[in-house]
Amino acid sequence: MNKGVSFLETGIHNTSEIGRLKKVLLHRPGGELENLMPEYLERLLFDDIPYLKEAQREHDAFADCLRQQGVEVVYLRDLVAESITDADVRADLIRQFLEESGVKDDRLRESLEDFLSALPDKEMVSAMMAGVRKSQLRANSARLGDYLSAAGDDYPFAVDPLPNLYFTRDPFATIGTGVSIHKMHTATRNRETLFGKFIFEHHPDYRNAPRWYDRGETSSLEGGDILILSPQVLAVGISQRTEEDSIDALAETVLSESKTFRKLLAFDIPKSRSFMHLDTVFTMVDRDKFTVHPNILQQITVFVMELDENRKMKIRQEDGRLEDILKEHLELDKVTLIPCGQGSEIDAAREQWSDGSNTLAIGPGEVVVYSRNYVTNRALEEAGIRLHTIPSAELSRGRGGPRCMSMPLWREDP
Ligand SMILES: NC(=O)NCCC[C@H](N)C(=O)O
Repeated sequence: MNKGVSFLETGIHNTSEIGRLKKVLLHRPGGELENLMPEYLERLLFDDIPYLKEAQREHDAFADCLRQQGVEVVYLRDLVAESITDADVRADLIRQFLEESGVKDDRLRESLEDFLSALPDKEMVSAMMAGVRKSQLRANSARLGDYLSAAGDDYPFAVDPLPNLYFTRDPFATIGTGVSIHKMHTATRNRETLFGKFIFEHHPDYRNAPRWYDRGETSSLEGGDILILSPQVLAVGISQRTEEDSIDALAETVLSESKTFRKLLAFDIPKSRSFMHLDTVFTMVDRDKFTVHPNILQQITVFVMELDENRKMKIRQEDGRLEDILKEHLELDKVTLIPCGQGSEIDAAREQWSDGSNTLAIGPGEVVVYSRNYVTNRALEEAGIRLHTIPSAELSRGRGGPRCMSMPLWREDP
């Protein structure tokens, strides 16, 4: 494949987990983290409230670390703002955002429209991401304030925050030269994918990207479950967040329409919060090395999906050890699994909870990891992996690591 041409055509080139990373999408956490309240944490998929200033400092360290390694960093807010190519697109974004935010009352909707419309593009996108407190609208209009007080509803938000946005891995995923835009497992994260829809419909650099999956589908698919093992082989987790039907649909399109992918390995993993996505228990760190949470090794079942000569999907279950299955399908001589927690049951559980198995490869054998997972990090180093360590006290409270916090837009071929 001609890399230069494909990049110019769709803005996306991502054919592996480990090819040299050239361009990546991040979201710097913002006001949405200051709209977390203890009573709504569970619904908003958080276990604690990060200290925003420190979380931003850590996130800036992550972005700087990537830049120092030659990676171009772009931010979600900027891409969404750059997708607002005219007044109609802007009006459409506001309308769909409020509709999907469940704003039904006409007066409230009009007031929110006025509030958002008065802001410049980037500030408007930030306000959508942060959520809107009713107190902000009251400050804008005394009459609306009277109306909100009379309505007798003491829920403090006119629009809920989107605190999980800094996990850019999940709402959409680049695969080859195309993108899958997701239907998320929870309502809390589903509005995030609206930003993806606008980027891939309107952004001058990305609007030509082929679409492998769409947010209008009926079953859920999340990016943390999608791993690109090689230009030919995709792995997708059947998890708490991703349903089998979505994998069937994704396999149909990617295997029949993409230029390189020939096989999809579906990894059935336990359905639980701590193992919410495949990449919370398993990531690729080199051509032939993976880090894995040891507790799930006995509980993974792998299914191989391929199109036969009549373009009909064939699915078969694989038996045997994970390393042997990977060795066969990636056509390698040997595969090494590096256990999270270096063999200790306690260290493995603690570090996996803070995303010890969630590494972001920036090149073969070179990964970004959280500093707090020092036992797993030692195991990676002993296996010959080069580490770039980033601070992690606050970011890890959202239950995602360096891979969850990044969406590659362009990688060199592995
Ligand atoms: N790929 C990932 O595992 N992303 C982490 C997402 C964490 C977020 N709080 C969530 O529950 O969706």
